[in-house]
Amino acid sequence: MAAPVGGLEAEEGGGAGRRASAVEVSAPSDPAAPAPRCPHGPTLLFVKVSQGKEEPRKFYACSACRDRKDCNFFQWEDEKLSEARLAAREAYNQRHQPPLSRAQCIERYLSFVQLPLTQRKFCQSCQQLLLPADWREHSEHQLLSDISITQLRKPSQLLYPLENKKTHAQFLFADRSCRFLAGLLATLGFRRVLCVGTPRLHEQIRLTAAGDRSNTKSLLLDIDFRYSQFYLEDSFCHYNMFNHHFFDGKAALEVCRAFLQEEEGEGVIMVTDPPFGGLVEPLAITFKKLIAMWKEGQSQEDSHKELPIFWIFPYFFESRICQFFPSFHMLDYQVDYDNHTLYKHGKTGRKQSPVRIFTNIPPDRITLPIEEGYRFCSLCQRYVSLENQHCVHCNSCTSKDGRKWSHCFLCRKCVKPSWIHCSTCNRCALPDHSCAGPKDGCFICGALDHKRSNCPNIGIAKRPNKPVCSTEQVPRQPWLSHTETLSQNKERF
Ligand SMILES: C[S@@+](CC[C@H](N)C(=O)[O-])C[C@H]1O[C@@H](n2cnc3c(N)ncnc32)[C@H](O)[C@@H]1O
Ligand SMILES: [Zn+2]
Ligand SMILES: [Zn+2]
Ligand SMILES: [Zn+2]
Ligand SMILES: [Zn+2]
Ligand SMILES: [Zn+2]
Ligand SMILES: [Zn+2]
Repeated sequence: MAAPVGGLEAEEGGGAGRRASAVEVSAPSDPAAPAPRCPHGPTLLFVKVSQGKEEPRKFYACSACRDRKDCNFFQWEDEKLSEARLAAREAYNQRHQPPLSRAQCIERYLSFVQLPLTQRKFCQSCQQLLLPADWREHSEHQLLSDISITQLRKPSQLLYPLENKKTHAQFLFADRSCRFLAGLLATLGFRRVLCVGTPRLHEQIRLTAAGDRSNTKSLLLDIDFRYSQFYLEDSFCHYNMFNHHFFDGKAALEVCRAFLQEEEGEGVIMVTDPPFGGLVEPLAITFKKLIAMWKEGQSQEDSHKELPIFWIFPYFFESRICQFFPSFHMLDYQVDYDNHTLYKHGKTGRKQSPVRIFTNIPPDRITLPIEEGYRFCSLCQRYVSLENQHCVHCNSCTSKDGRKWSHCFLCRKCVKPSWIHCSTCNRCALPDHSCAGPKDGCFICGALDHKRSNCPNIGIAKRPNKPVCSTEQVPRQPWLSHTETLSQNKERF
């Protein structure tokens, strides 16, 4: 049966999405069957659901790359591959692994730091630290010379961000947000930080620890292999967060396990900032695996404890994230990025960053900076944005996007300032919304109050998969429709 929706995630908030179909992550028909692998580890099973259409065929596609150009893996769930094709795929996967092993990277790094300053070069064209033996090969390339130890400690400044929205979406924290996060982690007393897709935070924690000798440790897990040039084995693992895949196998997994289980799991937090187009469900499955790894190292009397987590993601994923992690709250803090033109500090109204921190740490333990426009609400017992006013009817500071929301007595809740109550739809919506019908409701019965996955008629609509049919169209890369949904959503807030 199809698992709860993935591709519909960005539809939170009762908006006026105009999608006709969405891609969901799906559970395999045979749970024992291992997923085929692409160069990025086990693939995920997807299903494209369309309004009014029968259950379509499921297919495997890359978990990490949302653009066919980056990884074009595709296989129908019920497709049988010949031995020859399987062998060719295996060879292809091998060929598409990083050119250097983790051990080779470390050896190169140790040689590099031994070089005198004048011999420390970085090739900007290849995004690679060069040893003297490499110079000739890169002589025509754009080179940076005299790479200092300070530069080596800030690889996110040396490397260009991989902004390719559909795969890496490498949006780096603005200095202000990065310092706030690192400061908050220190104030909360964490001594180890598992950074999942947060290279700049990793860097900041290590810089601060080197400065104040606090001994706070950080381990970065990221799919961006370029970072492996700058860190020893105990501080970086090449990792895919959509399928919990360690590219360097068991040895890397053990590094992560040891990090989580040190001091019987005390004093550690996981911080993650996944690419925004990413599906919540595979991420949640991965994070639960990391939580389980941490739990294995706990003593019996601590078994009720939760691994502290900061999950940084846009606010409109709140209900989706809380569905998987009911103990999470969304903080009002707006996370800003350096290289994201849209989301920068100082912007107002709809231009404010939609990115927030979701956490299982009680909000009353988290102080947000007053000088950046946050205040403490004594009724809610948490810090909120200045414009987020306490609604006496909802008994809560209700704004999600930092603007002042207004209470609708007909909907009995606070709504965005730009929304008005529509008597046709019997709910608040944007003034230019279409009252025409079930466009953004359930794909099966059309009702507006639930999505396809929660439809009482879901069993009736399901049919067994159809046999292979050569005329059946191969769906586009699964993530694409989701990304589109996300960008529609971006337009709306
Ligand atoms: C939105 S950026 C977050 C960066 C963070 N704001 C920082 O400045 O430290 C997403 C990060 O996740 C990484 N990433 C993207 N896809 C990934 C995947 N499948 N597995 C692991 N990391 C991934 C990117 O390389 C990037 O570092
Ligand atoms: Zn792949
Ligand atoms: Zn080069
Ligand atoms: Zn309040
Ligand atoms: Zn209200
Ligand atoms: Zn209303
Ligand atoms: Zn209407």
